[in-house]
Amino acid sequence: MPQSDIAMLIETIALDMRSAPERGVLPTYIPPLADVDPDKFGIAVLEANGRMHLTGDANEPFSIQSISKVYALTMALETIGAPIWSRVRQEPSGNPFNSIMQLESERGIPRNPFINAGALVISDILLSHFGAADARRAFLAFVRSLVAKTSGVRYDESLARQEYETGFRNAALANDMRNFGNIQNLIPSVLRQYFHQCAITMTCRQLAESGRFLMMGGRVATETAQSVSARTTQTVLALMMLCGHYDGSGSFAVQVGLPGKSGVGGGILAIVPGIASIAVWSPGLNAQGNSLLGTAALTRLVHATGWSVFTPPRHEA
Ligand SMILES: NC(=O)CC[C@H](N)C(=O)O
Repeated sequence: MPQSDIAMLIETIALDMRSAPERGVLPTYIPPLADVDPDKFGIAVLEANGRMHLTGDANEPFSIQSISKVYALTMALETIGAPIWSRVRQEPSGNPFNSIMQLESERGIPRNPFINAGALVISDILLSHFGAADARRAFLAFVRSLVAKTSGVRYDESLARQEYETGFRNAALANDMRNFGNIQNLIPSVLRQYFHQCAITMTCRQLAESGRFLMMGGRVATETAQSVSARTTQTVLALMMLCGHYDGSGSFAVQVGLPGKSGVGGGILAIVPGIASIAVWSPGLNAQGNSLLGTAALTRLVHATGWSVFTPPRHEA
C-alpha cells in the first residue's frame, strides 16, 4: 500500500475515533490508570521498509501493562528455551486474564504465558536466570534494545509500587502456584519483578518499533541489539494470536485477524508478519480488559489494507 495512503488512512481513523461516543471504561483496580485522560488516542504504523506513520498521541508515553508479557516470554525463550513449557502451557484459556479458578483446577500450571498466572511464572523464570539483583535491569535493557530512541522507556516506580500494594489477586495467583511447586523464588520478589515489567512506559512509536523483530522474523531495529531466533518469533506470534486478548482472543482474531497483545493501559501491539508493526493506544477498555477503540481502529485499518493474516495475498494477473 502506498505510504501516503497509510498516512491518510490512520488520520481518518484517528479523527473518527476522537468523536466516538463509546470509549470503554478505565481500569480502577490499578489506581494511577483510573486517572488517565480517556480521550487520548494514538496510532503508530512501522512498515517493513522502515517508514513510520504516526497520528494523534503517538508520541506520548503510557503504561504498557500486559504488552510487557511479549518481551518477557521472548526473553525466557531466548535464555531458557523449551523447558519453560513444563511450567506453562500454550493453550488459550477462555477465562479472564486474572482468573484463579482454572489455575486451581489445573494444579498450578497456567494455560499460557499471556494470562497473569503464566506471566508470573515467566517472571519467576527470569528471576532465577538473572538473579534477584539483575533481573529488573536485564528486562528493561532488553526492551530498550528494541527501540531506536529509549528516552521515556522506563519503569514507572510509583505505579509499580501502587500495584504491589493493591494487587491482591496477583499475590493469590503467585501463592497458589508456589503451593503447587510452580514458583521457585520468594513471592514478594516475583510480584515486584512482574509489576515492574507491567509498569514500563512507552509511546506508540516505541511500541511499534519494539515489534520490529516480530514483523521481521527476529531481526531487531538497532544495530547493537542481538537478534531473536526465528523459532522464538513464531512461537510468540502464535501465542499472541491465540491468547493475546485473553477471553477476547477469538473475537479479536475474527475482527482484526492479526497476532496482537493488549494491556489494561489501553495499548495494543499488533503484527502483520513481513509487512508492518502497529501500536494503538486508547485507555478505555471493553469487558475483557482490551482497548475498545484500539480494537475498533485496528479493525478499520486491517479492513482497508487487507492486512489480516487470513486474507489471501493479491496475485498480479
Ligand atoms: N491485562 C493486563 O494488562 C493486566 C496487567 C496488570 N498489571 C495486572 O496484573 O493485573
